[in-house]
Amino acid sequence: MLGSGTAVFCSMLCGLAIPLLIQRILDGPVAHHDTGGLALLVTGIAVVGTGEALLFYLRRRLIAGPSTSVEARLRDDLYHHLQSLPIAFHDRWQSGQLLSRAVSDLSTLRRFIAFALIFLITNTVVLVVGLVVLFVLSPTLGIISLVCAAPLILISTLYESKYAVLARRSQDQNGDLATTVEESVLGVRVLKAFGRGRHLADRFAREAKELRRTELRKVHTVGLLWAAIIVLPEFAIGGQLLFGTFAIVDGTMTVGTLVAGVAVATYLRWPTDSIGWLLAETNQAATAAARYFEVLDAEITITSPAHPKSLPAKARGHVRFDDVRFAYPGSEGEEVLRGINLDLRPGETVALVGATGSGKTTLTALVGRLADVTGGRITVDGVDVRDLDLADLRTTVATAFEEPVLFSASVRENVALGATGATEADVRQALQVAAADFVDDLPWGLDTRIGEQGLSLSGGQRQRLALARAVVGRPSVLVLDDPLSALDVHTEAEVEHALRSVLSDVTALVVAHRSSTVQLADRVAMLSDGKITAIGHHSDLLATNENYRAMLSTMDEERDEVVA
Ligand SMILES: Nc1ncnc2c1ncn2[C@@H]1O[C@H](COP(=O)(O)OP(=O)(O)OP(=O)(O)O)[C@@H](O)[C@H]1O
Repeated sequence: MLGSGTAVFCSMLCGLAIPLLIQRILDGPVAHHDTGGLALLVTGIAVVGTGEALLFYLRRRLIAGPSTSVEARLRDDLYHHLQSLPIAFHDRWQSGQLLSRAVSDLSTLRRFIAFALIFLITNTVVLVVGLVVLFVLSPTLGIISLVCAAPLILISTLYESKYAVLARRSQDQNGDLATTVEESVLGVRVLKAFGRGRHLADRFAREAKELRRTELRKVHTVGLLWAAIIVLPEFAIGGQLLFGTFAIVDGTMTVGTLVAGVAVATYLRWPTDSIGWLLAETNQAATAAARYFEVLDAEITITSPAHPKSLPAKARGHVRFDDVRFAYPGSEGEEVLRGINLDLRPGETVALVGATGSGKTTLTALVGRLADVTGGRITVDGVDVRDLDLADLRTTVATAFEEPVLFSASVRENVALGATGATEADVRQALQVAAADFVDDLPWGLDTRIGEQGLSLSGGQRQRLALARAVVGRPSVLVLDDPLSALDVHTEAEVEHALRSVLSDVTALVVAHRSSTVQLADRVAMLSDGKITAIGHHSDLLATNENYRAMLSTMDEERDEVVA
């Protein structure tokens, strides 16, 4: 950046030297009708002009590397930070806002570093040097230019406060627009099914119109500033010509000095005029940086402890919930879980049942520290999960979510995502355990691209791949949030079969919405009012607990309705 700034500064000095050479020609060969030194002076102009062009090229070459690498590193930091931020952060933030920060705000910053920052510094320096040259040529010419440049400060200050508000608004509106596009693409099936495409299209058009209005106001503001700035150098040139002509008539100034003074003032037009553009770019970059740091300064609340404890050498997967409490941030302390006590013995499968919204998903998120308990503690083999290194914890505890998310990648990559360093053999074994033998029938087997840009898979196939991903790292504890959700009766049997083999040698907590899932478990825990209100074998609970019977029959009714 220093090299690039120096190159641009030297190239501008070359530009400023040309008027001085012109002065020499006018006051020398022209005034004395002697062409003797003309060749040398003209060669000087050609050399200085070529130097100016080469240095300008050098500026671009030198700045391209640093500006793009700064952009890449900022983007990298943002991505890693986003990955480390807790789920609570992502619940609060629209993905379009994050997308616009990662893409357009960082491009704005790169443009600022590559162009605006360098020119902001060099143009200011050149303005000062130019004024000094003018003062040296003639103090009066210098004073005229200085007086004409002074209003710049006032105009720029007035403009800055107005433009900053517009720049922020426009960048935020860009983020909203990205969110709408993303939601309508992800939800295209729902929109089509309900014939609500028009509704979102109207919202998109409204937001696009608002953005356009802000952009027009930005252009209007910059236009006014630019007009005010452009007129100032013209006044300076007019004033110099007026004063200079009288001075030449009086014999106190040479023609060469006046021409050189006007040429310098003309050269200073770009550094002066560009201030409008530079201020606009600077404001946008400041807004982009503020938006970027809003995300980067968001605190990573779930981290590994400074001195993590390690699990016993032979991890058994004994999970205990001791008086576990949890309240979502922003819920003003209203607890979803109000003192959960649950003991999952090594190798045992416990099904968790409860009414909709009773907190089953919330409870499952706490084991792998996707969120931290707000009271009590969860231990794995006697160690509080908060005392374990996060990577260790997440190798020990694997989670499969209700919605089996697949990424735009091959089957192999999607499954291997479940464990660092998973080999081909691990992936194949995990697929076998999850009864995902359909993979062999895919056009390119394990290499078939799935996810958004690839082959569409059925609900049952997706669920089995999510299971394979959860078991590929051979965890000792498996947390499954409703692994049979969204399955039709035929695939349910297949996934159930897969689950039986998956669950045979791990400790598992399985959220169940169907009685068929409950029957996979050794014991069932019932969650209501934020507490475990009953726990026991399915058949015992069925025989002794009326609430449990009522809940199971509701679950099966709901399921029958879905099947019907
Ligand atoms: N990110 C969140 N922020 C604030 N409240 C939340 C959040 N997620 C869930 N809740 C609330 O916490 C409660 C428990 O939700 P949770 O998803 O754990 O229930 P659930 O038992 O899994 O429901 P379901 O059976 O419908 O899946 C609900 O009242 C829900 O509105």
